[in-house]
Amino acid sequence: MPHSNVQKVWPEVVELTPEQQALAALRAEIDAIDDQILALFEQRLAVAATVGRAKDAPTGPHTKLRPDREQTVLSRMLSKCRPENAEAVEHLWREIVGWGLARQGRLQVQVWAPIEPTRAYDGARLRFGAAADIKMVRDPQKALAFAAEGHGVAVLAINTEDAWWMGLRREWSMLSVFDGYGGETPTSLAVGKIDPPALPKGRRVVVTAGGDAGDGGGARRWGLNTHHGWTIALTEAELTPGEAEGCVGAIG
Ligand SMILES: C=C(O[C@@H]1C=C(C(=O)O)C=C[C@H]1O)C(=O)O
Repeated sequence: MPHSNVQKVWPEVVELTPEQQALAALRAEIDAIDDQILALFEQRLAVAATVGRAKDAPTGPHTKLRPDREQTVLSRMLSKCRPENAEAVEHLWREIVGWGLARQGRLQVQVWAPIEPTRAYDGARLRFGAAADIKMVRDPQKALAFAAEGHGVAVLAINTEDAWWMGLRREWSMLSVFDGYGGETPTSLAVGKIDPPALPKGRRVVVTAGGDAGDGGGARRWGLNTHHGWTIALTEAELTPGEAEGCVGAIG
């Protein structure tokens, strides 16, 4: 009987070794899990898009980004996961939330960090995920103007000579600090047109005249930078962002 080429190359019965069978079964299990993750992820994206429509119109006063809600989503997942998975869960949920936000409009991020640009850029990428459109820029004032017009957010270095942060008390009072990057003592801050009640829970950011004297009452305080007698600091004092004098935001 004549044999076709196909039959010669692929014998009819392929004997799998027990190891190959076990591997194939595990991969089938992963495929089934992936199908479930995909269905749930797409369902979540659709809900996020609907949430976006329930917020301000695109021309509304604040960006769609809600740091307080993102903090709640993340800490809920971190409190439920196994400790050994915490790092993976945190990064994955930053991505998930980043794509949820992108369904309401892609987030534009302008990063200005002349001293440690890659550190600030990496901080922004980890925070906002692959969904964000992140650009390095040369002028912090232009990045602040961009954020103030509601086009996106700015990530600006504070370990520099440029005391852009003084403007948060004056011309940029519509902007709030909502995150910090670079470690326990941040070297760059994220700033945006964030609804003050939607700022994260945690340390407040204050810009005050007259050095780094502290708030009294024993609240812990970390000075970040000082310029011509003005200081930007983090404090554990219970100040209300947008209401307390000098409180220009909060970071988690
Ligand atoms: C879905 C929302 O919008 C954005 C996306 C979020 C998410 O995907 O979980 C959370 C907060 C917002 O930045 C929301 O505000 O609930």
